[in-house]
Amino acid sequence: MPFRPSALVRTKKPSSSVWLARQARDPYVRLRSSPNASVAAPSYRSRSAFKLLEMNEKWHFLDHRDVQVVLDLGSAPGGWSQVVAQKLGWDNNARPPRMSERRTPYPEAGTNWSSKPEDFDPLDISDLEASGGHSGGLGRGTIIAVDRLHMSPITGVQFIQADFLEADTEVLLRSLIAHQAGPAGKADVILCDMAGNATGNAFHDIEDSLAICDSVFEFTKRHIRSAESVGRIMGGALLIKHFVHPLLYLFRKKHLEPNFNDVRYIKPNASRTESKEGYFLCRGWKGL
Ligand SMILES: C[S@@+](CC[C@H](N)C(=O)[O-])C[C@H]1O[C@@H](n2cnc3c(N)ncnc32)[C@H](O)[C@@H]1O
Repeated sequence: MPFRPSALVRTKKPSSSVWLARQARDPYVRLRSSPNASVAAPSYRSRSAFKLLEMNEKWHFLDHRDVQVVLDLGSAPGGWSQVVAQKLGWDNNARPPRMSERRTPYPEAGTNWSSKPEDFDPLDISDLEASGGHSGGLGRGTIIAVDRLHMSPITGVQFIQADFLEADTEVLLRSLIAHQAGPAGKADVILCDMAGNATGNAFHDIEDSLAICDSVFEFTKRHIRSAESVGRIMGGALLIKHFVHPLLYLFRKKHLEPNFNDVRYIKPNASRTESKEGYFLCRGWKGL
């Protein structure tokens, strides 16, 4: 059969027209892609960034000066990491450090440390300090982001491309947190926006959400600062996305409420009404 280029030209399906129309109406999508984005109204890589901004505006879990170590689990494409970097004083609209100032760059997005340990020593922080890293200069604190997908670099954010559910990833995270926050190092805030690929099969999506929540909670037990050690009743915070379902409500009752001083369910305005997602904001880790 002769080659017909026209056969490659797809017509727009009705579903994509619906999607395009929804995007055009969506105020958060318009804000995100505004060509007038400036220092005052920066553009974000994801619509999700507005959810985090909105939740933090009300509950201020990122705003305290004692917040020094923040983990962003399921970070790509990077909207939440951008927000955290701004909150910790990393100005991503400012000129990024020149390569000559960054004797070794921040861990680059796309690097899988567990498979290429010779490329970067996560325990060597001399270059972060040299480039105005966590010890002052451009911003404060340590921000560590993890995703199994690639994420382009953000000033002030160390990115690990890895599957959070793999045991090796926790080993790597532990060494990064411990070294940069001191030997007894723990995270001040753990953010989790991870989601499996939605299948449309509610049973499967709930299972996925439960697996992620269980795993993040186990991790949190080992790596979060307690309210007592922070010296603030709401110190040590976990924000975790979940699929709204009675089983996740049981998860909250069983694991979150007994272990945090304050637990609340949030559905941000920026989260689409038809989406089944919600967030648990848990503040004040009691320490086990
Ligand atoms: C909703 S997106 C996060 C958006 C992000 N908060 C932002 O503002 O740009 C969910 C992310 O979770 C990641 N993810 C899901 N399961 C993961 C896993 N087991 N390990 C690492 N990342 C995972 C996905 O690759 C995806 O990038």
